[in-house]
Amino acid sequence: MTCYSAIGVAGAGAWGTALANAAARAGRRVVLWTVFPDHAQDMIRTRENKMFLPGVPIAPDIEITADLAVLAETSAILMVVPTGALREVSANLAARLRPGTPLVACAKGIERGTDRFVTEIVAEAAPSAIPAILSGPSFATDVAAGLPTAVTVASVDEAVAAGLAEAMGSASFRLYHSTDVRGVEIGGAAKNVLAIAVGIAHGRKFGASAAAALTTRGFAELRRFGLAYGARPETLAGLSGLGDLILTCGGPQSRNFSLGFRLGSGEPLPAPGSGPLAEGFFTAPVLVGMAAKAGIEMPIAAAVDAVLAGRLGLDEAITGLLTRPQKAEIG
Ligand SMILES: NC(=O)C1=CN([C@@H]2O[C@H](COP(=O)(O)OP(=O)(O)OC[C@H]3O[C@@H](n4cnc5c(N)ncnc54)[C@H](OP(=O)(O)O)[C@@H]3O)[C@@H](O)[C@H]2O)C=CC1
Ligand SMILES: O=C(CO)COP(=O)(O)O
Repeated sequence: MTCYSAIGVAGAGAWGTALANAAARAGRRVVLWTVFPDHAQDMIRTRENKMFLPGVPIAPDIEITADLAVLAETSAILMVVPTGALREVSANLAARLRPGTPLVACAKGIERGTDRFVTEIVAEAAPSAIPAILSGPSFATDVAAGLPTAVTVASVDEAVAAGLAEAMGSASFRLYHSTDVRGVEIGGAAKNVLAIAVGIAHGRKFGASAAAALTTRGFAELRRFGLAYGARPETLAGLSGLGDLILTCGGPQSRNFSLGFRLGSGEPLPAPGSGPLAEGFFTAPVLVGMAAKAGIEMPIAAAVDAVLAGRLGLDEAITGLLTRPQKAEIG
């Protein structure tokens, strides 16, 4: 018997809709919330999220609403809006929440301007809630289709993390639980930036060897950043770190990889916020800024940031990476 019998999902994008279906498959009562009443009405009418997850039926029992009060009545809420909207949505929800309701950040980023990790945003915006994080290698389309997937859910309170894993888990959606909140959220945020680099390499037709080298050295950067900000090494080598890095660097199903691929193929930089959401675009400058503050080197992430900001051309960035002084392979 789960302690979280009703799961709320804030944000009816691709990932929110997939997670709502996963929770329904696990046998939970589910409320799926979008801020736009028209979007809610369309999903109620068609039982499909044509805008973000076309072709996937929304499970029949999922209640779709644009009313925050209905969402707030659930026993645990997955926060599935982009990092840039997480503070606003958490704050709007805060006054309506029962104290002690877990708010599970599912976004993969770091807040620009504040350097806050996603559970820190939730904790500041909704102080009466219990912040938690769900992250790992999981494309929305895979989870929505019921393909086997494993992710990590973390909270400082192990019983909360284990309870959430029990409530959301099913034969096709396996959740490991953890108390290393920081490690889980850093993996998800950093891997998006590194996947842009690997996408660029593929777009440039650099071949599979270059992609493997970039992914591996990218993991060294993710690990360095994580350790500097308090993550546990085993978490960084787990599903939400190495696991999600491998997935996201693996091909065009990833929006971050695809953004890099288009750049590497010679397409111009997209306008910020246009096209499919690629969180790495927004995370790159804050990740690199925080690395500098902690005194750690992240040359691949820094090159991605410089290219996205238009400070470096692709060829200059690539030459800069390839001509770095030789060094011992230590972390
Ligand atoms: N897609 C994936 O495979 C995965 C995504 N993630 C992460 O999940 C997060 C969300 O991604 P995803 O669902 O794919 O993104 P989408 O672009 O598909 O959807 C974003 C959703 O957020 C909502 N939203 C945006 N801004 C606001 C706002 N200010 N207030 C309220 N709602 C808002 C949108 O609302 P509306 O519907 O009303 O337009 C939309 O439902 C990202 O951090 C991503 O990295 C994590 C794992 C997998
Ligand atoms: O986080 C994801 C897979 O775990 C989704 O990656 P993209 O946002 O790059 O599509």
